[in-house]
Amino acid sequence: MKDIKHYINGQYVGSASGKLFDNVNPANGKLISKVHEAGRDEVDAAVKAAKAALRGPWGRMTLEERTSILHRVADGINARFDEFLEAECLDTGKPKSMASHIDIPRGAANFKVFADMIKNVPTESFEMPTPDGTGALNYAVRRPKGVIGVISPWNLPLLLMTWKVGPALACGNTVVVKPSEETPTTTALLGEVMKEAGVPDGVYNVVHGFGGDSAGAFLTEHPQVDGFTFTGETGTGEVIMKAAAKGIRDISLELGGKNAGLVFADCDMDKAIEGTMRSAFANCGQVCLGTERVYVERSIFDEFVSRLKEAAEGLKIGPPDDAEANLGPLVSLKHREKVLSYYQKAVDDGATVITGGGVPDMPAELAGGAWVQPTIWTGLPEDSAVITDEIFGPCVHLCPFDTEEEAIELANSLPYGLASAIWSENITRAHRVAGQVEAGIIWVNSWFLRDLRTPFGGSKQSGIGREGGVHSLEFYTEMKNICVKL
Ligand SMILES: NC(=O)c1ccc[n+]([C@@H]2O[C@H](COP(=O)([O-])OP(=O)(O)OC[C@H]3O[C@@H](n4cnc5c(N)ncnc54)[C@H](O)[C@@H]3O)[C@@H](O)[C@H]2O)c1
Ligand SMILES: O=C/C=C/C=C(\O)C(=O)O
Repeated sequence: MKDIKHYINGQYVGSASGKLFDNVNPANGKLISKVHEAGRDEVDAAVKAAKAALRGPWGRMTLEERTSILHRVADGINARFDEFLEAECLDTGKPKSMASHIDIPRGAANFKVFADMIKNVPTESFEMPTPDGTGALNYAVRRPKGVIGVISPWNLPLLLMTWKVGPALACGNTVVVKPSEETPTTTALLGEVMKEAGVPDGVYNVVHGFGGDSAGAFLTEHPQVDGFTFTGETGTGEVIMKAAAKGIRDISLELGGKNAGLVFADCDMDKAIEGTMRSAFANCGQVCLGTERVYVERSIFDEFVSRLKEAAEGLKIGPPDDAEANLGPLVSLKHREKVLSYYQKAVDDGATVITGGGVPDMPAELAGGAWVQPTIWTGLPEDSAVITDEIFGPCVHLCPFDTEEEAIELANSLPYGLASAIWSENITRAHRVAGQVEAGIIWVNSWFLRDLRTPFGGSKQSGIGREGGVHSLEFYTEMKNICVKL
């Protein structure tokens, strides 16, 4: 079992302190690998390497050269698809059926899409009159921001890390990545692919460790980092925002949510059930865009509850290698404790447990895994913590509503504003409701359909900024206007 080291200036290096932490397989609780924990020295070395690389070959490359290399990175991920798939599923426990269709393909796509976008998105120019009559020409150019600190979560490790690294590199920046301590492997493996693709040393750097008083905090405190892009919990986002304020560094924050699903009586019930199943249980409910609270028009409420119960009880719980499995474990026993505490809170607050609510019986070889039952509740008051807090597990509360106004008010009742899913075949109504739901990302009669050109991000306490399409270019570049007197 190979230790996982930092990737700094094109080399895998261990921590000077020799400190290591465990990387555990959440499907069975067994040790996968030991991981080096970065101290301030390793973070400083990574930032210095990234800063130096801006002035090296990377900073002198033409756009064509840089984007060709990023296409080679994408091709490199695809060439080693099975290695990335194995690593991601070992770290997360997620079914290979999901990671092979979502996580790994998006890891490659996130490089290709932004390599192409940076070549094709224009900037603006303006001719202006001047008193002497000769006029002037204004034109804008994009320049890299510099060294970008990338801090990523454990739920979609490769996808969410490359969602930031892809556009950051496409725009000519260099990066220092601090992946989640729960899921270090694919971020580490990407260093080999970067090297093979010809990414110059120091452009892509990885330091491993935890958050507060560890690698994450050392990175956000480092004065030579020019901007931060963070995906994670809202509380962590607040801490990172404070750290970035010292030295006035820009931030992009993609944070937590407690997204509402709205199911109207005029929906296509088959679509609504299929979509709600995915938005509640995909990735074991560990998707920030998922719906942990679903409001259903009263006239179809009982039918919806009964059909969702039947579908949830049809989920196949199992480890990544089980081709039939469509529900894996949670990412860790620690996270399972959090989810099970909400399962208990639901009972304490008077919920009706429609299905689940506990831990499934698993074969002996999996008994050490972070398994939980997919769970559906009804009957909770809207002020229950089960309704107001992000749980980030395979659970959903169903509540009836009577009017469109009531549904919108319920959806907007929390300080979060990340995503929502609206189910109605009346497209006029769907447009009307979508325009009033306070969320950054809204799906109508669908869920998690992703066009990478679109603005992606949360409002209210679910984030700051938008990434995706030109919005990523806005964040990862400094726009410069040049005015030439003619
Ligand atoms: N909005 C989105 O697009 C999006 C996407 C995925 C996940 N999320 C959110 O992420 C959360 C789950 O991921 P998580 O548990 O890894 O989140 P988390 O906030 O606990 O950790 C995220 C990352 O931040 C690091 N970190 C923690 N404290 C830090 C600190 N003080 N300074 C610097 N870095 C620190 C962690 O080590 C990890 O790498 C959920 O709330 C989910 O909603 C949001
Ligand atoms: O868990 C959150 C998922 C985020 C997904 C994306 O950022 C994406 O699809 O680009």
